[in-house]
Amino acid sequence: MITVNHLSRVYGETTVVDDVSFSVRPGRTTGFVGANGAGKTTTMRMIMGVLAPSAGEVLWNDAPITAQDRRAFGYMPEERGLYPRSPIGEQLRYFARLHGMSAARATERVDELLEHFSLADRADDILDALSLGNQQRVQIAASLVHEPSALILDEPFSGLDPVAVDTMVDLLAREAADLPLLFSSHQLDLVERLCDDLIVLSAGRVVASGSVEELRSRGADRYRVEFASSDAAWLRDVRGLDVLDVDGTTALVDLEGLDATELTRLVVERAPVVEVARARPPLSEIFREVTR
Ligand SMILES: Nc1ncnc2c1ncn2[C@@H]1O[C@H](COP(=O)(O)OP(=O)(O)OP(=O)(O)O)[C@@H](O)[C@H]1O
Repeated sequence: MITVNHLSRVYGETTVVDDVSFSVRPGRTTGFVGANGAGKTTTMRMIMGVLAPSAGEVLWNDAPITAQDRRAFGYMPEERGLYPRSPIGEQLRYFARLHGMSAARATERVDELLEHFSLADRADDILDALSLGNQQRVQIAASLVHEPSALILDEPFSGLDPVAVDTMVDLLAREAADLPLLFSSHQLDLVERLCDDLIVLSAGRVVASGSVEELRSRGADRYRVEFASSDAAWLRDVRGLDVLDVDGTTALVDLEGLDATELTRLVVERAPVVEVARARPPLSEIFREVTR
């Protein structure tokens, strides 16, 4: 488990990471979201030891993290790290060897990864000859080549089309299912789909964190009511409800006094009902609320 404890980073007069604490647990895909400049990259760099914190510490399995611990991590930095004009198979073998793998094991591991990433026939191509999506796959492969103990990926999905994203997600699920995995992203729909846990950063501070489910259920007590045929607008006159939206036979309501059982009884008595269902707000809405 990676634990970040009261981490801060100051540049001159500006605190760009401000007393940030969170954990990334094994087997939990943890999304790190926040607007441009929120401090995600700076935090990830401090986790990786590329940048020294102004205050706070990083722990690995509850002990202060060492250089050796960090070497075992897989890291995909924002600036990426591969050589554009060198063949990808050779580069990946080189990284594996740098991590202390034997030549035979490095070859075996690289062949295996290229196969999984559908790049086996491109091993001798230079990075620049590949499409952006394939280059990104090679970057991820590089972070996985030494069978890492944890993964820190800075915007691994940026610039990818939805199909490429899906492939990448499958690959990570296969290769990194048991690892602590922290990845930053601006794509909230993707984060919602992919993550178990979430950390929301705003202006250098953690403004929300927890499991995606917890964060979504933290929203207001909201329900969707759908009638078989009658117009749902009459709900506006019911006390104890705040009607947020009406679309023909469907209404979205916040409970303000009534409980869910009372709501159900009340609507069923009045008109044929198709459904009364809890409506969890999408992550994008929660994000807007906590970062505003
Ligand atoms: N070397 C530096 N000197 C001064 N300020 C810096 C330095 N590096 C980063 N910053 C500032 O720190 C803040 C946080 O930047 P950071 O790159 O960590 O944000 P981010 O959340 O990763 O943003 P993005 O999503 O745009 O990558 C920004 O305001 C940035 O300008």
